[in-house]
Amino acid sequence: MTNPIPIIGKAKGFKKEGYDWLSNMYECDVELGGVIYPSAENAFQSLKTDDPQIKQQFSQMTPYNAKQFGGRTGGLRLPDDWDTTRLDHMLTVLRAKFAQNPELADKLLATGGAELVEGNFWNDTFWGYSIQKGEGENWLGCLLERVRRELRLKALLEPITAPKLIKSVASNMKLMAESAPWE
Ligand SMILES: Nc1nc(O)c(N)c(N[C@@H]2O[C@H](COP(=O)(O)O)[C@@H](O)[C@H]2O)n1
Repeated sequence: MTNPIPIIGKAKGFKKEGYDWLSNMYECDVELGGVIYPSAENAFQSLKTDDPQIKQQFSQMTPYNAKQFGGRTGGLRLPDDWDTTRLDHMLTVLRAKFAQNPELADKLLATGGAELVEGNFWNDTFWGYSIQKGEGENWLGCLLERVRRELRLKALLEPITAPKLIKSVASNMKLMAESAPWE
């Protein structure tokens, strides 16, 4: 019997498996505290500072440059409580990304109950799953799944319209076909 729960990203990473939009490096506007960032990565890295000028700088960089500038070698002093607050910050950023980009929210919902794993080749065992090491806490994947649950709940509580109903039945049928245990 095949695994009834599909896994996205664990084998080759989000990008190579056709889910680049799940990566924080994916380019889409994310507004946070009145500043528009070109990706979730820029928004996340900007939370490492309270300085409005540096936040502006973060909004003008590429996602990879933002990651570097906010990283240990970028020269930015991390907030003292960063290690205990970074998961909450990431959740804030992911909520903003999917709330502000409805087409991405639809795609996230269409992943149904799939496990989302940020498989990576850069040995990140905190945010993702290191493919080389064969281990990882995968916090990014866990938070993406959490945002998906929140979106699903929100959709359940909204008044239903015929096009929405058709879309949700179609995406459930797609998921069932992908995970068919009788194959
Ligand atoms: N797509 C991608 N490419 C890389 O080279 C990466 N290192 C990451 N990881 C992302 O980095 C963010 C967290 O970085 P810090 O904890 O601030 O160092 C997070 O968005 C990871 O997904 N991604």
